[in-house]
Amino acid sequence: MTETLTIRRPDDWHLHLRDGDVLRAVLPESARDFGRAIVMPNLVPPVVTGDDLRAYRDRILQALPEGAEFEPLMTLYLTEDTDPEDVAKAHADGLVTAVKLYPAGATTNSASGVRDIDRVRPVLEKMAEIGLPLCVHGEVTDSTVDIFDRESVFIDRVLEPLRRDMPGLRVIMEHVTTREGVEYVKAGGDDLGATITAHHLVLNRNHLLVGGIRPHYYCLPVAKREIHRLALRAAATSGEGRFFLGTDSAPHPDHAKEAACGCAGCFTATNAMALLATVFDADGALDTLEAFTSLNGPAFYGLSPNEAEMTLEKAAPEGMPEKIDAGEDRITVFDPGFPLTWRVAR
Ligand SMILES: NC(=O)N[C@@H](CC(=O)O)C(=O)O
Ligand SMILES: [Zn+2]
Ligand SMILES: [Zn+2]
Repeated sequence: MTETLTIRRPDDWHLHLRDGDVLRAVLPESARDFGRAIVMPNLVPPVVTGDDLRAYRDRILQALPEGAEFEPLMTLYLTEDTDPEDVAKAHADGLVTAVKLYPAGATTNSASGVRDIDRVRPVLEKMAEIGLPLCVHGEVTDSTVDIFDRESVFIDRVLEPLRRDMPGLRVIMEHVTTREGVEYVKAGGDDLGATITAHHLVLNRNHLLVGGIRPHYYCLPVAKREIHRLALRAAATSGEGRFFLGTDSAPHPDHAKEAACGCAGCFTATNAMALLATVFDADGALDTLEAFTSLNGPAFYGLSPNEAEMTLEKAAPEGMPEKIDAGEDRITVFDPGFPLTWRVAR
């Protein structure tokens, strides 16, 4: 008999859905397995006002396949011009679930992000007051800091001072990639959480660079040394409430990835749950998969877990596409480089 595992329907606490043809192509991939997702606002131009947010949410809802059980949880892109009152109004209207901090220049479409954290202080104070969490892309952009150190330097230079100054602010360290990040989150209070991607549980920097450069393994924050990957695996499989799944599934067309200057992002929406079940099983941790994918995230955000359930079965996935079509473009589905041993029962 096939071994199975039934868990509450998972959520994705960090997702890029983009817009237009790409939105229509990738949304069904997430809506199939996830009940809710925190939708990142780094469109071109970014989602900066309550009006932008409402319009983007409407476009997502329109692109949803018939009968899909999926709720987009929207985020505002924090800029130095963000108006605290506009944020408070979007919150009062039930439109916004979190605000996203991109240090200017840190990652894809982050040019409008924050250069001087002091300039967004009034917004952060308002968020602390109304209980609206801050999602953080935690990397410094200082060109003198090595790219592999940018997360740990961010913790010391930006995150720790920020949290000390804003005691009531709930913060999520998005896509944590280092042992230092994991330790920082563990040592924090209940107002600190972290998302972990599926791909950072299986990639270290050798996978990215040895034997030829693998553009589909390039994402930000970049995959680090093996000790960091192991720290992430231990955190994800620990069941600890501070760590939860944010796939950071980030579609880019193949021509933009397989290029002399390739874009950062791994597209994992299609197989994230099969990959996670495979990984948790390999670590003898299937009993904590539900906490990581379906319970810890809602608890941190003050929401209930999904009522619906998902059943996984220990068998090779069938019909998993290598690529999906988006208009004229093709998007490569993340290939971990080893066979998946679990799949979502359909
Ligand atoms: N993770 C990535 O490598 N890319 C993301 C941006 C981000 O989450 O930093 C994207 O929007 O493409
Ligand atoms: Zn990011
Ligand atoms: Zn992201």
